[in-house]
Amino acid sequence: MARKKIALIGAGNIGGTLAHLAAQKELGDIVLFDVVEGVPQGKALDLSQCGPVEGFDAKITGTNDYADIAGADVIIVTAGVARKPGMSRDDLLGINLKVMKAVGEGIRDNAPDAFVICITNPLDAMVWALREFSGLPHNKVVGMAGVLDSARFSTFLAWEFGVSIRDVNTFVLGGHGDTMVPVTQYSTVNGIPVPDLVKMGLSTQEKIDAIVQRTRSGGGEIVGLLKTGSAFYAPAASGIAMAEAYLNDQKRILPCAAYVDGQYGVDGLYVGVPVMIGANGVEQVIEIELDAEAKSNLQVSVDAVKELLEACKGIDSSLA
Ligand SMILES: NC(=O)C1=CN([C@@H]2O[C@H](COP(=O)(O)OP(=O)(O)OC[C@H]3O[C@@H](n4cnc5c(N)ncnc54)[C@H](O)[C@@H]3O)[C@@H](O)[C@H]2O)C=CC1
Ligand SMILES: O=C([O-])CC(=O)C(=O)O
Repeated sequence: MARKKIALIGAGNIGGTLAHLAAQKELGDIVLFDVVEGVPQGKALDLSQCGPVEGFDAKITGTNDYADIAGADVIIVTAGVARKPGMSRDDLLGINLKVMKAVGEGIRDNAPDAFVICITNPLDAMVWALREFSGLPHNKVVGMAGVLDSARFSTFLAWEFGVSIRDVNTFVLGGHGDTMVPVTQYSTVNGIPVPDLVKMGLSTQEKIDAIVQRTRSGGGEIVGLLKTGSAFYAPAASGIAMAEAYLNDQKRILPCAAYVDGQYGVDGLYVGVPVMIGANGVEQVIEIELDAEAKSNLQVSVDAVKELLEACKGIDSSLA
């Protein structure tokens, strides 16, 4: 059986890390695409030379030509610009929307059967625009944010409770911005919900509230520390988890920016919800019962995403 093909659009910090992880896990042969000449080729060569040391079999190539992504099974998009301190993710909308147009058309013309995972910010608007520009089915285009945001929430909770990260499971729903919704009701330590752990005296509501807030501003915290760009290790690990769920038909339930049409009272937009990912892409949007506070916070987040979509339509009339 021929190896799978993974195309990575954007060979920057996340793109390079994605390539390394995909090679280490032998997910398939890898094509790194970027508009900058030399960078994808240089990174591909460097990563190929990890093979003998790390013992993986994967062909890694760099390119500036969309024709080379033909036949890709999975495409992960990180093309565009990352924010710097003082910027919000939404400040990237104008510049990255143009990038999504070029990338969407490149995918449409060269790899229309791929499962596409978008990572570029502002995520919920960019994955929507990428789907519009590519014309692929909604179940084959999904955004990565919830896996990362939940990983941050889980990390902080594991630290707070002093337990293994393996036993912590969390859900962060909504848009990938300041209005995201870490759902404590469905966040557990080996099945025990966080509110119950608070009742048991293992933490306090004030500490959990602070962790929720730290999760919401988790991306900005790292931007403030790095100063020259944003997080890339955990974002790449999160994108790879989603790619593996598709390639191995794992039927994983993951929080992702998926096309929601009807569930959660949302009409036809991309926002973070729990979904099942398997061989058919996004196979199901899972509608969980939310308490009143989470429900109203999700609505605020959905409204923020809607505003961004209006801004996209204002910039590019083909989206209106
Ligand atoms: N969804 C999420 O949870 C997260 C999203 N991000 C976002 O991911 C994106 C990428 O982040 P990094 O890899 O750190 O940035 P980076 O700046 O290191 O890499 C971006 C790459 O995109 C390339 N590029 C620009 N225009 C392009 C085009 N038209 N076609 C192909 N490639 C193009 C650049 O040359 C650069 O190599 C940013 O927008 C960032 O905000 C970052 C972290 C988490
Ligand atoms: O904060 C940023 O700009 C990058 C990002 O989306 C994240 O790390 O969550």
